[in-house]
This record gives sequence, structure tokens and C-alpha cells, in this order.
Amino acid sequence: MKKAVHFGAGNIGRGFIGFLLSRSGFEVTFVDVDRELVDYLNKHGRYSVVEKYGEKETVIPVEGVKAVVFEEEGEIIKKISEADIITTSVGPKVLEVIAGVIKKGLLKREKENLEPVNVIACENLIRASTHLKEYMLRDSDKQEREIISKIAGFPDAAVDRIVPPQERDYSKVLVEPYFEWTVEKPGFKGKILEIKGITWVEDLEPYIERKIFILNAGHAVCAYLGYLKGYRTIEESLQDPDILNTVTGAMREAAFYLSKKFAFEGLEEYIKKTLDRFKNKALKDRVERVGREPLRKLSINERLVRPAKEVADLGAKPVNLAKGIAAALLFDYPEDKEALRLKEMLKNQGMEYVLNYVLGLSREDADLIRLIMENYNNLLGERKS
Ligand SMILES: NC(=O)c1ccc[n+]([C@@H]2O[C@H](COP(=O)([O-])OP(=O)(O)OC[C@H]3O[C@@H](n4cnc5c(N)ncnc54)[C@H](O)[C@@H]3O)[C@@H](O)[C@H]2O)c1
Ligand SMILES: O=P(O)(O)OC[C@@H](O)[C@@H](O)[C@H](O)[C@H](O)CO
Repeated sequence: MKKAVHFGAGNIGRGFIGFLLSRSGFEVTFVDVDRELVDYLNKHGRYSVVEKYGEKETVIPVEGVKAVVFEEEGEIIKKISEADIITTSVGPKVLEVIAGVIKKGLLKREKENLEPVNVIACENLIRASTHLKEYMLRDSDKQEREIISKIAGFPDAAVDRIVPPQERDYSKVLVEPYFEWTVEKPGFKGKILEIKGITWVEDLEPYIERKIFILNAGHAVCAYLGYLKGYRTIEESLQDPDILNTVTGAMREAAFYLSKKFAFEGLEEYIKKTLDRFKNKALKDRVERVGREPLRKLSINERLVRPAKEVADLGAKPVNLAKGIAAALLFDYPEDKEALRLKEMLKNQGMEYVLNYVLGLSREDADLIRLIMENYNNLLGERKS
């Protein structure tokens, strides 16, 4: 039986990647920092994936899974040395944390003369696998760098399936029925593995940009505007005609940029399908989850600022993306550390600092900055009244 090691037994880990690997006949070992979750998976060796759209529900069992807690470095290194594939869904910020132990596992493979393996980071981050590799190379000497490049492939991927916050019940994961896992074939080392659900592509860039700059951008705009108006979920927020208009407009603005960059067809259809997925009543996807980590989401190469800047550079006005950015600057959910940090930065260092150092905007982006500030002041006014 082929073996997979997956870092992050959270929503995407269990509800999407671990699920597909298991259904493709891999023995899946999850690695997670959550000891209770690890103990549950080891005790039961199974859980269910509940696919739901509206009232329609399908329950699919996932069996034969194992888990290791992140502290057990020796065990993880051993698992990596025995694996046929290594995947992650820990969140972009955690890739740096797991790079060290994956590297140790790869070095062990080389020492024992084992076959190369592929490491696929399944995160909402452009070129996430490449980033993970770079973290490893950064902390390596010349010889280790050569070994890592020889013993492992790091194909980049785009992952798409909405998995909302779950009830604290490890036995099941609620997901939407839809999924898309796109992997860049040239980055894969060795013979392509048969994994159900993967779409192999020669060039990932159009797919990942479409995913992050249309879907995740629209999602974020909805979350931040919904949060400001006091809505709880994405679906509830989209019942507000103003929010629906802005979200649709933001996705269309990003689509305008993407259609110029790649000869894309069917982007309007993609937007429509995405909105239908957002409106899935079964998910009850909280605006706080979708808006989580606003400093990450507001950074220069991310879902909001990057398409807005691209549209502005094309001479058009990204009015809806600018409104989403303005709303993100007002996201002050107290349980989100980045939201608190953003609030503090705005208070202590001021807006100009945040625009420069968080959003990466400079004087050259004067028109976009003006648009963001107009919206920011309007939203602030609405909030106070
Ligand atoms: N939820 C979605 O709808 C969705 C869809 C597509 C992509 N993604 C992306 O997938 C990634 C994970 O998102 P999620 O929603 O599953 O988050 P999540 O919080 O549910 O899962 C992350 C898991 O990683 C674990 N973790 C943290 N530090 C770790 C470490 N050092 N080693 C091993 N595990 C560790 C956490 O305990 C948690 O179980 C993110 O990059 C996200 O952007 C999420
Ligand atoms: O995971 P994040 O924080 O990058 O983004 C929040 C959501 O937009 C995201 O998780 C979507 O649900 C997902 O990307 C759908 O495939």
C-alpha cells in the first residue's frame, strides 16, 4: 500500500486532501499539533466526510488513517522517509515551521538511498510548494541544498473546496460537494502518481491566479463587508444586495485583469458558479473565518491588493476591490491576532505606514490609495452612524 504523510489534520487536511489520498488507496498519516485530534484519529482510525449543498447530503467514510503529533520529530522523520507523497494544509504562515522536520526526513531518504518523493503544499498561497522548498534551502548548507533538490519535487498546486468551521466533533468534517485540486506537472519528480481528483497542468499560474484573485478575493470582500454590517455568515451577507453587488463587481474587476493576462474564457461563468457555492446554506461559513488573518490577506501579492493594483495599472478603476480593501482595514474581530495587530498599527503608526508596509503601496499607486481612502472614510462614517 502506498503511503502519504499529510501535515495539518484540520478542515482541508481531513475534508479534502487526506480524503482524496485515502480514496486513491494511500495509507494516510496526519501530522498535527492538536494532540486531542491526533489521539482521536489513532484511536478510531476513521472519520466521515459529509458533503452538503442545501438539504442534500452525502456521507463518505474515510478509513485506515493514522496520526502523529508534531512534537514527535523522530516518528515524523521516519514516516517521511517511508512516504510516497507528502502534502500539507497547515496555513501559509506555518510552512516555515514544518520545513525543518520535512527537510530532516528528506535527508534521511538520501542517506538510505531511497527514491525521490514529492512534497505538495496545498495552501491558499501562490507557489506554496516553492515557498516551502525555499524555507528548507534557506536553512541549509550547499551540500544539503543539492540533496534536497535531488531527492524531492515540489510541484505547486491550487486547492479549492470550501470547508467551513466545524463543530468540535472529530468524527466528521462538513464540506461542500465541489472540489478542485490542480497540480503543476513539470514540478513532479518521477512517475506521476495516480491520485483521484488531481488535475495535472503544465502551467499553474492561470489556475492559481483565477482561484486566489477571483474566488478568494470575492470571498474576502464578502467577509469584511459582512462583518462590518454584523452578518454572521457568507451566505447571510450575500442576501444583502449592496454586498452582493460589491462582491460580484470585485470578482469582475479581477476577471478583467486575468482576461488581459491569460487568454481566459468563461470567467463570467466561473464567477456565477463561485457565487452559487458561496450561497450554500448548509455551510454556515463564518465571516470571521473567511476574513481571518487580515495582514496576510492585505499583503501585496494577495487576493485584494494584487488584482486591485493590476486593474489600476491597466488604467481602470477597481472600485469594488478598493471597497473590500477598505473594509479589511476595518476588520477588528477581537479573537483574530492579526486583526488586533492591524488595529494597533493603524492607531500607533497610522494609515500611511499601513498602506506602505502592509499593503506594499507607494506614491506610484496614488489613484488606488485615493480610492481605498474614499471607501474607508465612507465605511467609517456608516459604522459610526
Ligand atoms: N477551509 C477552506 O475552505 C480552505 C480551502 C482551500 C484552501 N485552504 C487552505 O488550506 C490551509 C489550511 O486551512 P484550513 O481551513 O484547513 O485550516 P485549519 O485551521 O482547519 O487547519 C490547519 C491545521 O494545521 C494544524 N497545524 C498547525 N500548526 C501545525 C504544525 N506545526 N504541524 C502540523 N499541523 C499543524 C492545525 O492544528 C490545524 O489542524 C490554508 O492554507 C488555507 O488557506 C482552506
Ligand atoms: O483560507 P484563507 O484564510 O486563505 O481564505 C479563507 C477562504 O476564502 C478560503 O479558505 C476558501 O474557503 C477556500 O479557498 C475555498 O477553496
